[in-house]
Amino acid sequence: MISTRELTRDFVVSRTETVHAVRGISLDVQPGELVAVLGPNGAGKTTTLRMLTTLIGPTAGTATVAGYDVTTQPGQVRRKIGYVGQGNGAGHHQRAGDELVGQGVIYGLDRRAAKRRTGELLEALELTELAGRKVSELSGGQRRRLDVAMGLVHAPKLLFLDEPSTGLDPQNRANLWDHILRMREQYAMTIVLTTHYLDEADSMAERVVVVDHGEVIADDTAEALKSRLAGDRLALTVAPGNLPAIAALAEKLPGAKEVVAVGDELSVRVADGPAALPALITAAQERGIPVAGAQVHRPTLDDVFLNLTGRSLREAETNGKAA
Ligand SMILES: Nc1ncnc2c1ncn2[C@@H]1O[C@H](COP(=O)(O)OP(=O)(O)OP(=O)(O)O)[C@@H](O)[C@H]1O
Repeated sequence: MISTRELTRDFVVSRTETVHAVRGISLDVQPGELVAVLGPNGAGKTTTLRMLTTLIGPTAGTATVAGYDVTTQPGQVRRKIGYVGQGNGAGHHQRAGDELVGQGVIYGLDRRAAKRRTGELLEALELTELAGRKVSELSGGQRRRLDVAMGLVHAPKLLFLDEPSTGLDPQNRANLWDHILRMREQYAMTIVLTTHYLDEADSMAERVVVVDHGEVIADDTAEALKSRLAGDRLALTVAPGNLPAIAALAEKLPGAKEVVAVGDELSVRVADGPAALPALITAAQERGIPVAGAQVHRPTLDDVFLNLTGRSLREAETNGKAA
C-alpha cells in the first residue's frame, strides 16, 4: 500500500540554516495494516505524512502510495487516499451535513451519491443528529469525528490521520478510537496515523514506527519492541540484609541487567518477567531467603524510547524539544 525509499525532506529556512526534517525514511506498509508513527515534537512525523499525501514534495528519495508515485502522479494518489490533518478543515459556518456533501462533490461524486455517502458516514460516526448544526457549534470530539468523516467521503482504502486525538479528553479519545476502529472494519482500510500518545500507539496499532530526528529508529509490534528493547522489570521486597544474596541470584536470570537495590527492594530487568519471577522466588526459597513482595512491571513504549535514545519521550514532549 505504501513503499518509501530514502524519503527525505529538507526545509531551507535561511541562507545559513537548513532543517533536515526527514532523513532517508524507507518504509513499507501492507494493505490492511494499522500503523502508528510515534515520536516527539519535531521528529518529522507530519512532514512524512505531508509527503505521502502529496501536500509537499520530497527533497530526495521516492514514495509509492496506493500504487502511484507521489512526485509524478500526485492526482492519482490523492483520489485513492483520505487525509485528516491536525486541526482540520471543516468550514466553521457551514452545517456539518453540507460540509460533507460539498466534500463529496469536490471528490467527484454526483450530488445524490454525495448525499448517500454523507448519510452513511454521519450514521457510522454517530453524527446524524448533528447534521444540521454549524461546525462551530460542535464540541471538540464531535468536530474531530466530522474531520474523520471528511477524510472518508470518497471511500479511500488508505487513511492518514495526523494526531487524530490531540486535544481531546480521555473519554472523547476513546470514543474517537472506537469509531476509527469500527470504520476500519467496515471499509477494510489501511490506516497510518501519527501520535505522541504512547498509550494510544501501544493499544491501538499493530505496528509502531518510532521516528526521532527525521529517522526511523524502530519498527515492529509494540509487544516486540518492548520485549526486545526494554524487557520486563521485576521488583522483589526482601529484608535489607538479604539484598546482596538475592541480587546475586537475580544476576543469573536469563537476560538479566540493571540489577539495582533501593531500600528493601531489588529491581532487575529481564527478558521475560512472568517466567523469571517464579524462578527467582523459588531460588530465593531454596536458599532460605523470605520474599515479602514481588511484582512484574511490563515496560512501556516510553521505556523503549528511553532505551533507544537515552531520552524519555515524555520529557522530550514537555520540553517541546525539536529535532
Ligand atoms: N515549512 C517548514 N519550514 C521549516 N521547517 C519546518 C517546516 N515544517 C516543518 N519544519 C521543521 O521540520 C522538523 C519536523 O517537523 P514535523 O512537523 O514534521 O514534526 P512532527 O514530528 O510532526 O512534530 P509534532 O509532533 O510537533 O507535530 C521540525 O524541526 C520543524 O520545525
